[in-house]
Formats: sequence, C-alpha cells, structure tokens
Amino acid sequence: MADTADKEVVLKVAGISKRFGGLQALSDVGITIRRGQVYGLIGPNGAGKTTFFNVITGLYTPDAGSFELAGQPYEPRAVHLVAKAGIARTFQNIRLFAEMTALENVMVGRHIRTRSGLAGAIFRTKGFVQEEAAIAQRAQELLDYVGIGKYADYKARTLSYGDQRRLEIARALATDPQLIALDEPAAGMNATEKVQLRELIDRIRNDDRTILLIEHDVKLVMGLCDRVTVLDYGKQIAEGTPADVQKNEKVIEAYLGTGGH
Ligand SMILES: Nc1ncnc2c1ncn2[C@@H]1O[C@H](COP(=O)(O)OP(=O)(O)OP(=O)(O)O)[C@@H](O)[C@H]1O
Repeated sequence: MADTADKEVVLKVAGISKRFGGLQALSDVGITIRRGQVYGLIGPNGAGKTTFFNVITGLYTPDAGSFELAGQPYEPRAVHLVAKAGIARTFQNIRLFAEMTALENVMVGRHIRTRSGLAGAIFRTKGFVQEEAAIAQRAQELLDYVGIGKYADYKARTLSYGDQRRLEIARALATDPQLIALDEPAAGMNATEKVQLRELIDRIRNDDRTILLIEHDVKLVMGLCDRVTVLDYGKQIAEGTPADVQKNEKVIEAYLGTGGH
C-alpha cells in the first residue's frame, strides 16, 4: 500500500442520495480519493455499490450531491462527458467491441483525446494519418503494459475471460484518465487470474494512477486498497484503512447479518 494520505485530491463526492421509487438506494454518501490511491467500495448485496458507481460515472442522475474531479466541479450527466472529464470505467459484464481486434478496442478509448475528428477521418488528412499511427502505437504499448500485447490482432471475443478484463483496463487507460473505476474486475476469475489482476492493479497504482474499485472479493479489496468505504442499505457505515474497517463492529454485523460474501 502507498503512503498517499497527503497527496492531492482526485475525486471528491459528497452528500450523494438516490431514490428508486420507494427505495432509498443511497443516503448522503461521500468519498474522497487521493492521487495514487486504490479506493475500495464494498458492502453486502443490495448495499448500493453499483448505484453509487453508476452515479459517479454518469449512468444515473443523483437526487442530491456534489462532485469535484481534480479540483474542478463536474456534473456526471452522461457517460461520455464523464470520460472526457477524466473518469474511465470498466463494466461488471464486460463491454468490448467483440468483432474488433484488441488493438482497435484500445484505439477507440484513445480517440476521445484526439484532435483531427470526423472531418480528418473522412478526408484522411496528413494530420489524421499521423495521429492514427501514434494512436496505434500507444494502444500497442498499453496492451503490452497489461500483459496481452501478443493478442493485439485477435478479435476481442476470442480472448480468454481474464484477458478480456485486461483489455477493458487497457482501453480505460487509453483515455488518460484522472481516475479509473473498476466494476468488479475479479468477477468470474480463477485464483491465478486474481493474483495476476492484483499485480496489474498494483502496477497501475505504482505508476501514480488512481483507482476506484467495487469488488465482492473482500480478501482482494483488503489486500489491495489504501482506503475502503463500506455501504449497507445505502448508508455509509464505515470509512478508513482496511485494518480499521475490518475491526468495525457495524461492518462485522452487516456482513454476518447477510451471510457476507
Ligand atoms: N434501476 C433501478 N431501479 C430500481 N431499483 C434499483 C435500481 N438499481 C438498483 N436498485 C435497487 O437499489 C438497491 C441497491 O442496489 P445496488 O445494485 O446498487 O447494490 P449493490 O451493492 O451493487 O448490490 P450487489 O452487490 O448485489 O451488486 C437494491 O435494493 C436494488 O434493488
């Protein structure tokens, strides 16, 4: 774990509430994530983790709350605006372009940071061609970085499950995000893949990236995260280092009460 306690704040969200009909899915939830941290979001089934994640990444509009990304206020009103503002996410159910190659999938991520735009693409201007070559090169570097460089020309759908998750992470990194939000990255992985995932997330953090993680695998969260927030029935019942959170009686009760994960 990194000593990041006094590093600059990357994401600060406060007072998030979200109601679905009669159900208060989130009540006054807030987190502060600093540069270089891996921040974990855990809680029993139905606690509100996915809802919180979806609010931060622009999929759901909250009823209340304030948002700041790298010192700038931002409104997570739509997923593409959030990506542009600097939050890249992966999905619990992998969302890749199945028929495109691994390299092309990562290139798509990179395009939100490019300049030539549609006109350049249609007329294939010199600027566009040069930019495409640079994007392809960067995409290959990112594939190498996550450990699947040799599959650059394979269609995404032909990659193993673990490698598809790596590809999603490479695509997220391609947007040069302030924050990478990983939605249950270890879901469906076997023990070996989990160890490799842990190494990859550690590596990303050590490169001064910042990560928000929802994860059911409490062992992975506790071993990897610098700080953790625990939700239960839409309320934040604990926040702190993994060691502190593990000792917290409300947390123990919430997990035991529902059978835990
Ligand atoms: N779009 C929606 N419409 C209505 N209710 C919803 C919606 N999304 C989530 N909920 C409800 O909000 C509550 C929180 O759900 P959420 O999926 O955020 O929990 P979670 O902590 O991610 O759970 P899990 O660990 O099972 O994925 C649940 O009671 C859920 O049924």
